[in-house]
Amino acid sequence: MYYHYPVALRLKGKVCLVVGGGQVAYRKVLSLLECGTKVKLVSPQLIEELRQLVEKGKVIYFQRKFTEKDLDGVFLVIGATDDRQVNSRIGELAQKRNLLVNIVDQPEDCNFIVPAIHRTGALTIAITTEGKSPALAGKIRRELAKYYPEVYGLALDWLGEIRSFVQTHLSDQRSRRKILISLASDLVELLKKGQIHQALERVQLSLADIPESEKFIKELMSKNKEWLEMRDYSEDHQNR
Ligand SMILES: C[C@@]1(CC(=O)O)C2=NC(=C\c3[nH]c(c(CCC(=O)O)c3CC(=O)O)Cc3[nH]c(c(CC(=O)O)c3CCC(=O)O)/C=C3\N/C(=C\2)[C@@H](CCC(=O)O)[C@]3(C)CC(=O)O)/[C@H]1CCC(=O)O
Ligand SMILES: NC(=O)c1ccc[n+]([C@@H]2O[C@H](COP(=O)([O-])OP(=O)(O)OC[C@H]3O[C@@H](n4cnc5c(N)ncnc54)[C@H](O)[C@@H]3O)[C@@H](O)[C@H]2O)c1
Repeated sequence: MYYHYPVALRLKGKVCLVVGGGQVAYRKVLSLLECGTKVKLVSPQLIEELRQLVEKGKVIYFQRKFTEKDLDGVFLVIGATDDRQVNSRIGELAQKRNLLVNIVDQPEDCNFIVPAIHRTGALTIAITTEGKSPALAGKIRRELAKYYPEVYGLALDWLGEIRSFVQTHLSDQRSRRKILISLASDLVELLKKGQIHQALERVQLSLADIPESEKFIKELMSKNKEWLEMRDYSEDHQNR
């Protein structure tokens, strides 16, 4: 068996076509908008949720059936109609043009499948079962959501900033690596326990040898004012 090749696509500004106007198309449109795409939607009918997105100008809508010309200038295609033949035709035409194409529930017509996704802040965990059991992919997603709560998003915001800072101010690659690897683990553990002040002290300590770190910590504090002002956050969190 050959595996699917997992990637994380950068879709910002790309034109993506969604064909179909039901619940499934709506779910796909929302996930594409989250990635900053320009969504082109083709369907004779739309559910209310999609109609609202059109009214708000979030998607470009063509009220008609799919035609081959809809594929012009498109980077990625999702076929989500309730007509298997139409879906297969979209898959075939898109693959002829070497476009990325997913046809909902029809893996034979796709060149990529959509994994189950748990996302919090910058953390994205994608689960695929190679199409063997989407239901199990969904169950694993729900389980992982418990192990990777919101605080991972906050930890990643900090880690991202710390990483840019040390990349700019610390020329020795080995020291950078040491700091970043130990902080990745320690910060998450402290933040999970709600110990935000201790987490900040931990950052301070690990960057203490870098002269510019004082200013950096101040900036980090002002960006996280709301969290830091939640005096009871730690106790609240521990009592849960
Ligand atoms: C992950 C998720 C993402 C999403 O859709 O956004 C997704 N399916 C989800 C749910 C789900 N889909 C189905 C059920 C009913 C139970 C069951 O059949 O197991 C459930 C469970 C439910 O509804 O809770 C029915 C189904 N799905 C496919 C077929 C056709 C076939 O297998 O041949 C049939 C049978 C249709 C029929 O019987 O007629 C095919 C595909 N579905 C995939 C993705 C791709 C493989 C992903 C992987 O690697 O596993 C793939 C290959 C192509 C694609 O669609 O990309 C989303 C989880 C959302 C979440 O909970 O996070
Ligand atoms: N509803 C679900 O939760 C769910 C879950 C998994 C899979 N599915 C499957 O996904 C597909 C879509 O589901 P849905 O609930 O969104 O369906 P739906 O019936 O609500 O919507 C289908 C949409 O496709 C449009 N359409 C039909 N022919 C078209 C064409 N030639 N060109 C463009 N648009 C066309 C219709 O106007 C309609 O808006 C179905 O095959 C369904 O079996 C649905």
